[in-house]
Amino acid sequence: MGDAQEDLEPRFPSRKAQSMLPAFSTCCTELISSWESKLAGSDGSHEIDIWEDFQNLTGDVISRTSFGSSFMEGRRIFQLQAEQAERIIKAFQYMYIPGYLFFPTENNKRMKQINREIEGLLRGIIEKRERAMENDGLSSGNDLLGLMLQSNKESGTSRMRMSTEDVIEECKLFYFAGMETTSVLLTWTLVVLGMHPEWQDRAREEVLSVFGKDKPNFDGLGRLKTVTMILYEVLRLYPPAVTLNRKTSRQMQIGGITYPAGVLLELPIIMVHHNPDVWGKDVLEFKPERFAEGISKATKDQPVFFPFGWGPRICIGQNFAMLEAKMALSMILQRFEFQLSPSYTHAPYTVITLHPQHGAQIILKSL
Ligand code: HEM
Repeated sequence: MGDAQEDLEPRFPSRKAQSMLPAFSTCCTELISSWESKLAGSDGSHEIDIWEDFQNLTGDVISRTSFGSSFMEGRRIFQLQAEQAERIIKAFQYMYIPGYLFFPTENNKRMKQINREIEGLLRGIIEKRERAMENDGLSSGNDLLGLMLQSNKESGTSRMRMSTEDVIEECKLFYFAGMETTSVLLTWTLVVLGMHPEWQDRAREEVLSVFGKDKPNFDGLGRLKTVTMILYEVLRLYPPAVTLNRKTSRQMQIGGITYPAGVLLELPIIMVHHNPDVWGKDVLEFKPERFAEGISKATKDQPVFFPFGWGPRICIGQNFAMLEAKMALSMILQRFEFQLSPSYTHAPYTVITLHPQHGAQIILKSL
């Protein structure tokens, strides 16, 4: 994984994320059309659970951007991984029983079966692409799989070269790392903009002044200041990844305390983001204006805002995620206004990432 990280890191700057823009826009257009058809058959407003819709959206984006033309197989893989995540959480409840994962329970058997199916599908996609690159001289393509295989080809026989198993593991990681997190960000953003219509209006005004009703483009997305402030404030209040976990590899001193090797450490991002000593008494309030002059002004140059992690293992998909979120939010604001449904209950809770426990129901209206 370390090598893969070194390999991939330079491949996700914003110019690479830019090449993913057509995939973002195709997937967002599908979502918008499905909302428009729901509204067409209604009396002008319609309740939807954005939690499910955004998971489908970000799953589609990851499928298209990971596997390009093999997008439908990719979609099946990500559906299986979603099922797997739920089953892992179920299994966690019994982890106190030693060796539980080896018991032939229905859940454990299905988890093994899912793993085999995912690996088989991924192996098929990878081999098909490698064959196309070798035999037909086709380019690796501009999707994430293509970037990895191209990078592998360029590393020749060096130790940086990833095995098929490594590539499979990377592809699986994209789902967990890239799909859940971005759908969480979009979900809390709409929830919060439903709670604060004044910020929803300000964001819409900005989007309409930059794009009108046209399809958002890369340059314009980079100029959205209010939208960026809103996304940062949502990432502060509702960081999709609530903690970072580390294990000491050797005896070391941290904050004046000496830890032996093998100690598990947890850095609670969410608690640092909610610390009144850092952010002020209004720490729990949604105030995007904190970020009006950027992150370093908002944090007074302290390392207190790190929704994408920090240091050598910082998220490699942060430009990708921010661009995807800006594209989706802009296209939604161009066409709809929304408010929270009376059936919505505010209950953020952690299932690996920060979910809305009872869904995120909003009432949608066409503009
Ligand atoms: C709002 C969206 C996202 C958030 C909040 C987020 C957050 C994070 C965080 C906190 C880490 C660091 C984990 C650690 O240090 O232990 C991380 C790592 C990672 N992220 Fe993201 N992420 C997001 C989107 C994405 C996307 C879209 C992708 C892929 C396209 C992605 C790929 C990765 C990968 C591969 C790693 C692992 C890097 C490594 O282990 O070295 N992430 N992410």
